[in-house]
Amino acid sequence: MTAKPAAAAARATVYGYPRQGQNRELKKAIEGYWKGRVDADTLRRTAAELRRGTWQQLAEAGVHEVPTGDFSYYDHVLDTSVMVGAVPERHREAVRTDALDGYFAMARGTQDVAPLEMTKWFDTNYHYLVPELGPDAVFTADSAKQVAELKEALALGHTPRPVLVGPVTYLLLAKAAPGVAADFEPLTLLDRLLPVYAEVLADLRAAGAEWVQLDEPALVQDRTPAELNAAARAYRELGGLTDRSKLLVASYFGRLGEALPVLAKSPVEGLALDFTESGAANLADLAAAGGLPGKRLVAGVVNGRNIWINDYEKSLATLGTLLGLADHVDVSASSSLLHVPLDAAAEHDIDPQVARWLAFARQKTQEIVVLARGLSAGTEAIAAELAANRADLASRTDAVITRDPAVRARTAAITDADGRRSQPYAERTLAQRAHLGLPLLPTTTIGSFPQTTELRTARADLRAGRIDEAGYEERIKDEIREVLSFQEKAGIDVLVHGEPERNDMVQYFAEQLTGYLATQHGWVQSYGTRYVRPPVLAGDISRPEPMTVRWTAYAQSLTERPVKGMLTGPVTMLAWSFVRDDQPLGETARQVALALRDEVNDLEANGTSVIQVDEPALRETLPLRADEHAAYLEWATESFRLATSGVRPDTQIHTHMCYAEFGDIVQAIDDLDADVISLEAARSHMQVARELAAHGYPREAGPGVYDIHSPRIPSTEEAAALLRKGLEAIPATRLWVNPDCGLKTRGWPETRTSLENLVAAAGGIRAELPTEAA
Ligand SMILES: CN1c2c(nc(N)[nH]c2=O)NC[C@@H]1CNc1ccc(C(=O)N[C@@H](CCC(=O)N[C@@H](CCC(=O)N[C@@H](CCC(=O)O)C(=O)O)C(=O)O)C(=O)O)cc1
Ligand SMILES: N[C@@H](CCS)C(=O)O
Ligand SMILES: [Zn+2]
Repeated sequence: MTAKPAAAAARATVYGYPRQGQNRELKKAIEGYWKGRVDADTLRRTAAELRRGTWQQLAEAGVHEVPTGDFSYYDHVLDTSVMVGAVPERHREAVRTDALDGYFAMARGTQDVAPLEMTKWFDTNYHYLVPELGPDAVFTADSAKQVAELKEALALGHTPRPVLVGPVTYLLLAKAAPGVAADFEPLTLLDRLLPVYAEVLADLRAAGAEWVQLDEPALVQDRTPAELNAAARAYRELGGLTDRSKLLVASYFGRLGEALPVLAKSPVEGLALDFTESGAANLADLAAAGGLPGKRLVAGVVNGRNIWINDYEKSLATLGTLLGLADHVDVSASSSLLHVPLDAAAEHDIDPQVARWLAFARQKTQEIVVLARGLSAGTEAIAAELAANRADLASRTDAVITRDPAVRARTAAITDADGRRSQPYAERTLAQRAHLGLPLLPTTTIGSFPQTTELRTARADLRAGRIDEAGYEERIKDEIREVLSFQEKAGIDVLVHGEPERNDMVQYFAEQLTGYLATQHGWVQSYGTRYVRPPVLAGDISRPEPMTVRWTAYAQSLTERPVKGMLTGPVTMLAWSFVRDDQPLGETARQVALALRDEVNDLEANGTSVIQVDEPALRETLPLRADEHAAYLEWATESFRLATSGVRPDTQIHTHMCYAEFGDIVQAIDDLDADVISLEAARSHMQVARELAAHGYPREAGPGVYDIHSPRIPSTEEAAALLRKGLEAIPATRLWVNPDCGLKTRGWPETRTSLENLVAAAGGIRAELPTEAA
């Protein structure tokens, strides 16, 4: 394989970079500001210093054009709302009084004013703040942040490329503002929004931007002809402006499909496309569309969302083909590097054999630079890097960790029967009723109780050697006793141990499974100042010993009431980790499912009659394109059943989901064959209960009656009103009473009162029910 030198040198670039700093300095500064410990000037200086460090790192690595404007104090979609003046009425006063505090009020709410809604950024684990728009929306341009960051980078001697959320994606991500008819389509505001983008583009040009990037990831989803027309109109209009920089329209997270010819024909100067596995079809589609004559193509060949080293030969082959399809080809990651941790070199505890397969943002940047050099100067110019890359890749294929014969033999022997309970739901529900003896409208919680500072300190003390394992265990047991005692006093029917021993629900299990690696510093922004350290599914997965049994059994030993075992399901274990890219996802899911199956069976053997297997990520992992849904849902539901079908008919399997709308996957939820499901529902006033009913969902369900994302305490009447709504959709014999999700982010005072009110509401409604309902 050789790549011919490109006509003009290919350049290396990135669309965005992790914002937090090596030691999460940004989190600390912002949270310090919220607590009044850091003043606004210090926060601004910290942020500027982080940006300076990022650009310097990129430039030193050999990146030609650095992104600006991708930095954010909270979220880049919120920044876009500020840029176009889409500040909800309820936040305007706060923004007028103090722009920074008003910005944070939109993000987090205040005592009196609700924040913007937050939801998943496409199929990533990053969350953005949903723009609220209505038919009366008036947009006004505020380019201050974008211009300031551009000037900052110019003053430091860089070649900056401002990055903006594109107008079509911005409107497609928006929702009807409160009080506006839910079927209002924000995209109808496009003609009003484009002049504001035109103003921002003029300001950026005046400030010295040669190129501006407009991100349109929404165009890699299935789009209607009207939406595609809107995209065509948007880029005809923006492209037709004279007072602007050159425009690079960036797509990522998949193939552009029908949107590719639309953008290719538009009068913009450049397109950025995903050429990793998720966007592989872009290559043939681009050729079919006649390429991009006269345009710049930025080729996303380095995966921006996983942490594996690139396959240089494969990327160079793609890049070589692309040379014939565009006027100029540059090299980049397939998406912003926001979704990967900063620096693999900071990980000192990872087996060196595995470490050589890892590339975080810093290493990916180096890969992009090497590939650009290879494309420009020919493969001889990167011969040493190619040889090292080949050796690293080969060491992975042959490694013991990636091929555990026992695990492989076990997955190969899976039969259909392993994924089926021994009795159908209708029969086993009777056995469970007899076995558990629960009242109508049984009350429960979702698993976690407040993760107090004391608990986090205990974990930090253990890590630092200030306490030993035994001392840590004692602290966890103290907490379990407190959680159990509270639940008994409050009158909850199915208890939990409270998950005090878990730092993060996925990381906790990953740390105990062979084949999974945890990182020390691999933080990735989840939302605002909240970060996760996604573990790495590096090899074949097995469970050396039980993971939760001792805590659940300890909790059960303290009470006569059933204590619910608590596990994270296979789909979520994959969704919130970095997955293997050397085998199908379904295969990895089956391995994780078998490890969980052993845990489920061990819990049952140790006296646990109710076991919850959480799958909050089931909906978010749904592929962005509808034609890929069926294949995903098949392995996803199969792996859940594999994990949960090894138990007796009278053992009750629960599942739990949150953070998404589930109306379009009710069939898949049914296919899980769980006995009980708890779902987030309080904010949407039980919408999901109606959706389950509309589908004829036959099982028990607990639509949440307590919104745990807010410190607000629901009154007994409020919880009762939600329950009554629930009862309109789900009969009393199948309705459970629970919060929306776990309580780990809540404080104890509000948790106590809220749960007492929830139990009182259930009791009140139970008393109102006709006796035959029982
Ligand atoms: C439900 N959600 C989850 C998602 N993904 C997951 N993997 N897990 C989830 O629960 N995706 C969707 C949502 C996202 N929601 C959240 C909610 C809250 C957080 C959050 O609070 N993150 C914390 C970090 C949590 C954690 O791991 N804590 C550790 C402590 C780690 C730490 O900060 N150590 C410090 C030292 C601390 C000390 O000395 O006290 C250090 O190493 O420097 C623990 O509990 O032990 C955050 O701080 O951002 C994230 C996603
Ligand atoms: N059992 C977990 C589910 C979170 S989605 C908890 O309660 O925190
Ligand atoms: Zn949840």
